[in-house]
Amino acid sequence: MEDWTQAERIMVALDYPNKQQAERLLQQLEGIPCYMKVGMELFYAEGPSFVAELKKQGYRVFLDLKMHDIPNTVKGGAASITRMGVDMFNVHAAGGSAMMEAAMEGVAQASAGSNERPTVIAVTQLTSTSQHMLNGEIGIAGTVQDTVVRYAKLASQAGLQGVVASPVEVAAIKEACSASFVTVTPGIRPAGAAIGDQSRVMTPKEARAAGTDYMVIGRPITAAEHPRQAIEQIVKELSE
Ligand SMILES: O=c1ccn([C@@H]2O[C@H](COP(=O)(O)O)[C@@H](O)[C@H]2O)c(=O)[nH]1
Repeated sequence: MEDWTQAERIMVALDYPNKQQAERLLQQLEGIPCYMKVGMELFYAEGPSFVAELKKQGYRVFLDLKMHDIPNTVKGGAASITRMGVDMFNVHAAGGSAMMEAAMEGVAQASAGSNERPTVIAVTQLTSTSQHMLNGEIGIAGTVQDTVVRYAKLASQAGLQGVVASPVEVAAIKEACSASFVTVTPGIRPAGAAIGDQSRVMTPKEARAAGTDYMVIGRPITAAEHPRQAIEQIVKELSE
């Protein structure tokens, strides 16, 4: 495999209980220019030092902790995350405008005097949420797409640079916010892959055609017998 350009839009979800398992995957994916996503499982086990290790190895890092708390607490959390030197992190749009604005204040405070600032994005509706769950169980009326677009607009107005959503909603988000508003999309499943707990899914090719900026891919790579071959296959399809 020679041309890894398309790997730059892939964020590999390092959902592991410890750094030894994550490091094993990093060895297998050596030289591939993908983003690495660190979520709750790995971060709560290994903390900032593992993030520092990824940065030292030259990876772009998305810290996926989905903050959702009162504005003052999120401001402090955002400042601490900014000091870690990650490239991207997220908060829940459901926390509202004041909370998202507080996150941006935390970033500004912690990065004062520096040119480097993380991209801050908001989670809209989790990609595991179906239309039935949203209306019947959670009790929010309307379509999933309506609520996703509403949250995206709120995030954009609060000064955030993008959102996490399903690739299914990307076109509507770009239309409502702007073409440059960043879309980070989990719910990516290559043809024939197990869907698992995801609800709103697309294949990598479909997601690219829909205009997604970054595809978050976990188990289709990490649970594959040969992770390097799995990502290689995805990149090949995206390069066609
Ligand atoms: O709405 C969301 C927000 C975050 N995620 C995260 O993305 C990955 C997806 O992993 P897969 O194994 O490819 O399903 C995982 O880390 C989630 O925490 C999401 O799926 N949906």
